[in-house]
Amino acid sequence: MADDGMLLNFAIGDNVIKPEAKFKGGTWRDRLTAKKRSQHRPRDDAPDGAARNAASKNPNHIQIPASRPAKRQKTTTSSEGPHGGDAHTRSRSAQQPQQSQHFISSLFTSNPEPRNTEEPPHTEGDAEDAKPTNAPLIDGLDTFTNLGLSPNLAAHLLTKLELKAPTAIQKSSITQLLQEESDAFIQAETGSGKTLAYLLPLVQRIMALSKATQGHDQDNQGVHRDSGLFAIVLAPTRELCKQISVVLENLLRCAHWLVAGTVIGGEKKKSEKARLRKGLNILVATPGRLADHLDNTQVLDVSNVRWLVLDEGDRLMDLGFEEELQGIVKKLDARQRPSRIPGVPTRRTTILCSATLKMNVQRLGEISLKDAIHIKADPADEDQTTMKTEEDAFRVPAQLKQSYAIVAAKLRLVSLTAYLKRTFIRKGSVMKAIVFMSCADSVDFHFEVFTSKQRGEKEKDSDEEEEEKNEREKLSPHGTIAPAKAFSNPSNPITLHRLHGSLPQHVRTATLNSFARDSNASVLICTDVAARGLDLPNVDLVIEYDPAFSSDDHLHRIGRTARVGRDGRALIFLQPGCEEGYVDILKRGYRDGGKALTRTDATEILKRGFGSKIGTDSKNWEEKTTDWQMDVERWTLDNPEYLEMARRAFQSHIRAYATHVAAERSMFNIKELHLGHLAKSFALRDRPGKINVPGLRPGQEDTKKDFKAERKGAGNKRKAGGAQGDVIPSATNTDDAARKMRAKMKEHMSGASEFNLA
Ligand SMILES: Nc1ncnc2c1ncn2[C@@H]1O[C@H](COP(=O)(O)OP(=O)(O)OP(=O)(O)O)[C@@H](O)[C@H]1O
Repeated sequence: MADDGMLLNFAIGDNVIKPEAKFKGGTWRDRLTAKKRSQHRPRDDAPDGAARNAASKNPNHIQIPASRPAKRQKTTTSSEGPHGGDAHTRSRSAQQPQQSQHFISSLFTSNPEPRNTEEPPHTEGDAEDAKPTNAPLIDGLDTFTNLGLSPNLAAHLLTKLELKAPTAIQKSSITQLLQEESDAFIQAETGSGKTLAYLLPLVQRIMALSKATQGHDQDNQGVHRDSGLFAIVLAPTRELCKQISVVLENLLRCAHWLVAGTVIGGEKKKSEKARLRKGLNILVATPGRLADHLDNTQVLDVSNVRWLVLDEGDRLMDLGFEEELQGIVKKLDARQRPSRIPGVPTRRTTILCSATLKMNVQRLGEISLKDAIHIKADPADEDQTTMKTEEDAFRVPAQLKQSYAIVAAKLRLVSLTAYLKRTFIRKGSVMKAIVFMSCADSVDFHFEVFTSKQRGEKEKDSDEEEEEKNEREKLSPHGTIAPAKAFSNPSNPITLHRLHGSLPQHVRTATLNSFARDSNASVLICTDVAARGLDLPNVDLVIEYDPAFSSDDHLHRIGRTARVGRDGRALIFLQPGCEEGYVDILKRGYRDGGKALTRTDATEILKRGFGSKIGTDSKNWEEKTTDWQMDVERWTLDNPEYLEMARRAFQSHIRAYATHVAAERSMFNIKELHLGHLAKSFALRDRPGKINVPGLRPGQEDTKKDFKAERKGAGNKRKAGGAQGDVIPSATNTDDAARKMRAKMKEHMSGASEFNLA
């Protein structure tokens, strides 16, 4: 590929005088823009003033004076080859690293090698097939009726919800909770059906309160919506509450005299109060909102509450709900009264539910449980009873095939693109994939990269552009859904969705619903807002483009696939160096030491993604990879809006990187990040020190507070968007900066703005 006029990174030598810059390659628009700029002519399409001003202040602004050659890019060699800095030479230099044409900014040079070369890379599919550990028990011996559920409820499960047999955790918990009144801690892998594991016994017990449960005569029911609130289910996020509420509604279709409802915020308190006044038997709530109603809503009578469920216990604690939960438990204790309804137990049963057994879950247990029994999927599971450390306290579903790829910083964007291209090369092989990123800005930037006009796509006239814009708006009025042009192919068009906590609640709900219901191949690109508890059907693949902030989050992320016995794959991107230490953590999730964990060769990803012989294109995979990268870099440089998105994404990514939990920070050491190389994966050609975010995310009051607090905390008086020190932790005070940023990021990522907690 010949680079166009934007040769700022790959300039010709200082000693070569070029009277006039030649503009080759790229689209006609790229060439025209570069030519105009070289002649100091304003862009025709730039709105007067603003855009030009922005461009002139922009360190990426391309200035190619006709009389002066562009600035020479640093190279590792003194001799200049006949092809100068064109992409062809760059990829050739990658093929022949011992030869002279090494450009620092080339994709394929100066990349660090993986430290651990002993472990041979595998091709996918090499991983051993293991028996699913979270599947329904299909031995025929275990049915819902055998476990003690009423025939009415069991029949409803079979005929209406198509659930034939319980999973192991459901078997254990239903048996236990139907027979005994004691508190319980339910711990099981992701996707093992924990929601029904606590809802089924709870609903059965409440159904049994009714004198004429089997009578099907509504007038004759002993219990109805005004009989009192018997159970409260608490979950950390609105999304989770809604999901639990849907499962509950489905169950209650066989007990229509019982009524469930939610108080989760995101609507007027008046509407929630009205709902409470009408009468509910089971309430699903976020802790913040429930605490509020307990203090301020008189119609909320909790004197009959006999079941309290704390779902996603570790997350409830992570998000700092300890105080609220303590208050809720105290108030429920204080307000409990003997019930006039026969059969209502005298004491309250509290059930704590979690996929992990961390210290904070144990702390929550201390606050809320009395003499609790530990309910596990397999009571004889020695592994779980012998857990000694927090790190041992989680398990991955055994059938989940995980792999990791050691990808150099510069090659991250092209590798992700290549992996998605090759994943969706054939229709039907993968239907749904989730890509996790560290922050909202990165999600937004990558969404634009993957959905914008692609290389080789013909220029559109204004009518066509308008039509395409309308199509896109029709597909997604909120701009969170669009065709994924970067990795679709004519026989397999992919839809891309984006999701993060900075989007309004209704947009998040609409986007998630669309992804869940999409019957065609689709990809969700998101932050950890989608990591916990969300039950998205048929997710075949999870990609952790940015590793999670803690191994627990990692477990929940990959737990979005391989659910209830289904197959699933997960790939994590790690950078060469200290990040490779994370492989040991990945292995720890398996009972067998990690036979289902394999290494995917990073070069192979690129070869397979960019190497296919589509059309008449005869270039090799390195050239195609370089072309693709250069094209995205040009696209970013050409559009002030996208350039700012890229910079925000880069900066936020680095801030997020500093927030890995302390125990894992030695593997995610910000001092080891090569910021210049990393910038390339955000399609930026700036030096890292030049990358500043001019302003804040619009409408994010929390973020503004974060910035202010952070500046104050750091004793730094510069404005946000000022110098590098504001936004990128310096090498000297990394630990301190990491600590502060982690606290702030946690607040931002996990707190109100990310999860929109009530
Ligand atoms: N017995 C069963 N048979 C078949 N499918 C089931 C069964 N029980 C639950 N499911 C389905 O399994 C999926 C996962 O359930 P659920 O969300 O409760 O899992 P989980 O263990 O809470 O997962 P996570 O830890 O990720 O929150 C749901 O779609 C649910 O309908």
